[in-house]
Amino acid sequence: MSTAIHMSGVRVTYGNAIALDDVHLDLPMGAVTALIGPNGSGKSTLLGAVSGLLQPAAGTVTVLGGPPRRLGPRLAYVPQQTESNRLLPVTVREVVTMARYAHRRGLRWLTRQDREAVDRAMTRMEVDHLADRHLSTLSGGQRQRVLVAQGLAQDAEVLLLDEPVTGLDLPSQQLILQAINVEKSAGRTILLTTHDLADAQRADHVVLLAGHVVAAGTPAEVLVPDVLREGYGGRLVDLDGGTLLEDVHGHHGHVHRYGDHDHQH
Ligand SMILES: Nc1ncnc2c1ncn2[C@@H]1O[C@H](COP(=O)(O)OP(=O)(O)OP(=O)(O)O)[C@@H](O)[C@H]1O
Repeated sequence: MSTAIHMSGVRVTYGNAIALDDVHLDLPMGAVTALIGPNGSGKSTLLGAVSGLLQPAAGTVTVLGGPPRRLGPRLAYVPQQTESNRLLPVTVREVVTMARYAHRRGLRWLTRQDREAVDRAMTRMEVDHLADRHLSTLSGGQRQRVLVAQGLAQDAEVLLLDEPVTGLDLPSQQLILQAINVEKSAGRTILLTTHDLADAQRADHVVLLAGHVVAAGTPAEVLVPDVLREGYGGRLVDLDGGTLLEDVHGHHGHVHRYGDHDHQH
């Protein structure tokens, strides 16, 4: 499988603090990679480095063979919800439409194709009826669907999603997981962060971070007690009782993957 995202010797710092160090990764093209790890382990920081928003203090990052900054419309980044994007004084349609300006390259007016991409993304995330509402008036789950719609509207080859399903109700989670399936089927590369090991289990590839890469591989290689214990330290309990991994593997031992047609059943 060819590599979509390559990192070698990557260190990212905030002032004197090292958030990520010595990261070597090759993430597969056309696949879903889940980034897991405890709070503060560097998941969002890694997405920042891949998106080009954060400049590594050392090492190199290449996305689709080039530096992330030059990618523009080939890379979409859906950040974690924050106070600042909650308070943006813009409507839902405006937020999703912003995605298309990445395609405009200086042209002022949106084309019919742009407007269609915006409409399509809003329909997929079921936020059409909210089009004229201000972002600040939405619930957290509605806002999250809008941010994902903005990412989808870019029609990018690489989609970065920071905790896309955290705090969402089940139908909203399913909507987003389904969209991830569709993007994967279309050959897109998806890199997402999650705290839910069941979501990680559905991915093709899992990376466990703890300020550095603890493990990277298939879910079967990474989502095992010894490796998880190493990543989460002594704070992870109950593994020996098996309840955590029972949840991950499902009660019948059947593993669902992103892209499985029956994954919702
Ligand atoms: N803007 C910032 N300035 C200073 N330190 C930061 C900044 N952003 C993150 N950090 C620090 O970098 C480290 C990694 O943070 P990061 O947000 O990447 O972790 P995370 O794995 O995404 O965490 P979470 O699961 O809580 O979202 C943490 O120690 C954090 O405190």
